Amino acid sequence: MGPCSSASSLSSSTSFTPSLFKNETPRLSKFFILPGKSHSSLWVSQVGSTTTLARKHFQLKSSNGHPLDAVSSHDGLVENPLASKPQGEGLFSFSEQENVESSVSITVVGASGDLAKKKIFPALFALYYEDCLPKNFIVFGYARTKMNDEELRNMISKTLTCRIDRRENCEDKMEQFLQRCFYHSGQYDSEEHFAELDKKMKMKEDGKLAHRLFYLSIPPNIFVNVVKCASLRASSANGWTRVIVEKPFGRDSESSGELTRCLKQYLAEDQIFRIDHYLGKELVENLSVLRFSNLVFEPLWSRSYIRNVQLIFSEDFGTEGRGGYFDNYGIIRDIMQNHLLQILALFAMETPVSLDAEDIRNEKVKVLRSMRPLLLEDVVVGQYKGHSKGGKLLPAYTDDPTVPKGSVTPTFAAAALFIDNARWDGVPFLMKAGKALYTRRAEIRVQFRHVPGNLYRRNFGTDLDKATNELVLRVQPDEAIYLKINNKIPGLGMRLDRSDLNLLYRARYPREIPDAYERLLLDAIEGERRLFIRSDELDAAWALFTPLLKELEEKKIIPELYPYGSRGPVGVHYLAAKYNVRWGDLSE
Ligand SMILES: NC(=O)C1=CN([C@@H]2O[C@H](COP(=O)(O)OP(=O)(O)OC[C@H]3O[C@@H](n4cnc5c(N)ncnc54)[C@H](OP(=O)(O)O)[C@@H]3O)[C@@H](O)[C@H]2O)C=CC1
Ligand SMILES: O=C1O[C@H](COP(=O)(O)O)[C@@H](O)[C@H](O)[C@H]1O
Repeated sequence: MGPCSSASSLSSSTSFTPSLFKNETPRLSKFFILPGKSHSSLWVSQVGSTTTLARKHFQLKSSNGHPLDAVSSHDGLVENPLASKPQGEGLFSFSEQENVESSVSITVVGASGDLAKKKIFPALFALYYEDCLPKNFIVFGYARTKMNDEELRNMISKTLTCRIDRRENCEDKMEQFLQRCFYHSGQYDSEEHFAELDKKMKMKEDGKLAHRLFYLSIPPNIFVNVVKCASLRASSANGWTRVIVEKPFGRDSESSGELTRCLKQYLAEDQIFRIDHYLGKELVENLSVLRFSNLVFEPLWSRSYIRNVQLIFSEDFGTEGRGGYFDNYGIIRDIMQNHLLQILALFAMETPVSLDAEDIRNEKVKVLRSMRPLLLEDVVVGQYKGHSKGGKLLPAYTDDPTVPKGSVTPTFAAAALFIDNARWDGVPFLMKAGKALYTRRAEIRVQFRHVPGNLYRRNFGTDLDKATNELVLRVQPDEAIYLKINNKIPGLGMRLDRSDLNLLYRARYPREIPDAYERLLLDAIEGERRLFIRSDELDAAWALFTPLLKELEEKKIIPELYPYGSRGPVGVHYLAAKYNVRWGDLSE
């Protein structure tokens, strides 16, 4: 496994202890699983120089040997035997046997759409450009739009860019990549059309051990149709079949549970990769490294030293034509219930047993299940209104032609959340997320408590809040981690100053940071599940937000209007003040 893979720097993604190899630390060994009946399979393995053919009943185990559902209530779903074909669910990354060559096909369903063009195809090309894709990869686009291979390639080529730090001829690499891209037009609910796709895939797979990844880049309401057709008529016959499912996963607890139940008619949990691309962001990945690999942080990471935590998402543009999706979901479902809550879970969780996916996800579930459901009194919602700025008229949310007139869907929300456990009891976690604000930014801000009996309190005047330490992880733009400290100004006097201990990524690492989608696509291909959402995590996340979302809709809460390009509704400051918090981003 090359430098591209996260798994190469982590212990094996999920330890797998068939009795045959009880002590065998599963390296990324050369073997593959032949499909068999549920939970038992013929598999051929080559460990070292010995090739062993064994029929084993095996069960996924986390690295500490406990069953995977150690902390999460088992969803009790009866999985369809068809769905539970062993899928090499990250047990090992597949790599070629000496005598068996494999291929990986990545099918982008909804290939004509915004996310496919903006993120997925560019990420696949970037992985290819960095030599991170398997040798025999094939990309298929699938959507209703009529296109041929050339038209797909032409569409894709418009959004591809090359890493600036590589010397290779970008055009050649781009052409090589595009020649691996093919298109099939079909309906999302047509088994026949997926059977046609399967035929095309088989031709390109050319008899190899064929692994298949389907990326559902389509509106959530057609996920199940596609999963049914793909699972029944375009699953791999001899390798793994995995499905990446985009957010939002449902609209509330009920619809999310229903979606999972429907998907599990055709797929096993280990075939479902629920993507939240914020988990692939560099600074979000670094959060755990910062906390768990540095002695200085872990002792401070609790209510004893931390006054509040702020999770901030801000965009300086509006919905811009995505109202058809956005108006049905709103900012809380679009950003808070997933991206910001995932960051909160990673920030607040206990130390996992290991870096194995299930150990990490177990800890995230535990902290999410320790949280209090959100109350309406601890939430502010807003919606951007038209505003003229610098002679330019900025539109209101409802000016967007794809937004229903009179919509009360929030484009901004702020909330105070609490974790009722020993580590965080009483610490306010303040989230705010908004579109059409004054800046584009995503960051985590940790405000520490005051210094008891501060010797230098006279130097700071009356507002000692300004003297407290603040740790900021700037997820984007311009990735950085900085710690605000107090220091003496050089000279003969004793004047104090505020300075930043600053790790600025572009200065420290002058190379382009991979896009989140690159990391996550690579992990899905390798079966590394650490950065994907498990069904019980999803259940816990919706349990937190569903009561609030229902109350907002039942009471038809009118969002407070805020000017496009402003700092959001005034109510956001009152919410912070209620918990004696000042938003850190406002002073920068
Ligand atoms: N765009 C983004 O920035 C992000 C998107 N997502 C998620 O990714 C998924 C795809 O998003 P995005 O690409 O923006 O979506 P689009 O609205 O662009 O839809 C993708 C494709 O799906 C087909 N489609 C659209 N609406 C319908 C419909 N009502 N019925 C059947 N087919 C339809 C169209 O293809 P055709 O007509 O050719 O079949 C379209 O090109 C969604 O689940 C979204 O929530 C997640 C994060 C960010
Ligand atoms: O999931 C989503 O994320 C994007 C923002 O992603 P980013 O990586 O550009 O920060 C957001 O614009 C979109 O509304 C939402 O669906």
